[in-house]
Amino acid sequence: MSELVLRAEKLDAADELAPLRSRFVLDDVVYLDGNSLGALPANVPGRVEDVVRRQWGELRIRSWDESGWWTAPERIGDRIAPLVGAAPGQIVVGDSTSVNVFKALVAAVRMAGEERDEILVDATTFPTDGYIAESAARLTGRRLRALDPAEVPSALGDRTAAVLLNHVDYRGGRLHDLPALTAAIHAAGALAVWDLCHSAGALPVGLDEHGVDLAVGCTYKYLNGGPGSPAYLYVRRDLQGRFDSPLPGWNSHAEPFGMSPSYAPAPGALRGRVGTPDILSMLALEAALDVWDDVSVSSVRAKSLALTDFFLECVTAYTEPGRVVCVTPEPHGERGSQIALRCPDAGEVMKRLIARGVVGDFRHPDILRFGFTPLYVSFADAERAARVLGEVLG
Ligand SMILES: Cc1ncc(COP(=O)(O)O)c(C=O)c1O
Ligand SMILES: Nc1ccccc1C(=O)C[C@H](N)C(=O)O
Repeated sequence: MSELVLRAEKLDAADELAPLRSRFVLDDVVYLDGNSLGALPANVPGRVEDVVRRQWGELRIRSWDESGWWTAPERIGDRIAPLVGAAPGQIVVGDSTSVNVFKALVAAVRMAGEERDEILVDATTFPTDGYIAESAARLTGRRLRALDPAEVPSALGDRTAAVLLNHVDYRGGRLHDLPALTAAIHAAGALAVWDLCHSAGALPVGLDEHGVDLAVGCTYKYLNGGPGSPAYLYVRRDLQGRFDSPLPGWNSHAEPFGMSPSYAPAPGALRGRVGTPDILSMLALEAALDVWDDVSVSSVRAKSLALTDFFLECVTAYTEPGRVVCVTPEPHGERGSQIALRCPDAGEVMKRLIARGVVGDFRHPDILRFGFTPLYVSFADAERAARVLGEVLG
């Protein structure tokens, strides 16, 4: 047996998170795509069955109160809060990430004031954020400037209204310096809006600690909420009174059932709600979050770094030098929970990997992406993935 296989065995035996794998429905596929769609937590089907058959089927309309449907967005927001370093009362769950980017960015620009006429956006962003930022800029009459996050500090000025950044880059897996960039944005008098899609549930975020203004994220990746599970919006407590939603639906009204023709915003994070929540997806997410009850994000982060370090070591051992190039930064402080390898025939290579039971994904034009969800990925998985990659490339 190779030295790396033995090392993987030892690392798995010493891994205190290893038992968590049994909380998920998995097979013998090496699943390294939890940064796109997290695996199914084993308790979710039973909960969804109960929500459909009993809460909907039997209680029907009574469930809005009796099953806690109406308050689910803020209740589940409070379950996500500790995972992203937020005190309760600042997160609501609902809508897609794209919609929440829109709410957050327009609200940030409105808070920044008339004289600030520029929005900065991460040029390397997952495309939806860029598209929405462009529309938000047009609607609010601001100029949009797309730049690399590293260029943000020097681009900030007294015209900057808001900056929309990704905590971890979806393609290369670079972790951006949220504390330093937020501080720089604040020093310029602007607001920081962070997209946490690729960091929440994988590493500590520290929203409150670092004074982030607004944040959004999805729940179907490292939070394992399921396909299309609703996203969330964080509004820092002391900004909530000034949060002027561009989508002030009736669910964000101070008195939704007053059915008043005039709008009055609800207090607190509830202002981030829009319309009727998608209860089935939302309650599947709530069940999925049970997985985290006794798990700390710092232990998840420690395992994530150990897994990605070990995977890189195995890739180096099993592949011809230069056949793939790692584009994810080596320093731990700059790495999310995925490894991106560049190779010219990445699309074909990923197809062959999937056929051999190693599931990652391909990102245009030449990136092999491997996501490591520490709750259910083992060191043996990392070794096998690298070994099969070496064979497929061979
Ligand atoms: C950084 C980032 N933002 C946004 C999204 C998508 O947003 P939505 O939930 O609207 O599909 C993704 C991936 O789907 C993403 O990786
Ligand atoms: N929501 C999806 C639906 C279908 C297929 C992929 C996604 C993703 O989430 C892609 C992911 N955001 C990415 O970083 O590539």
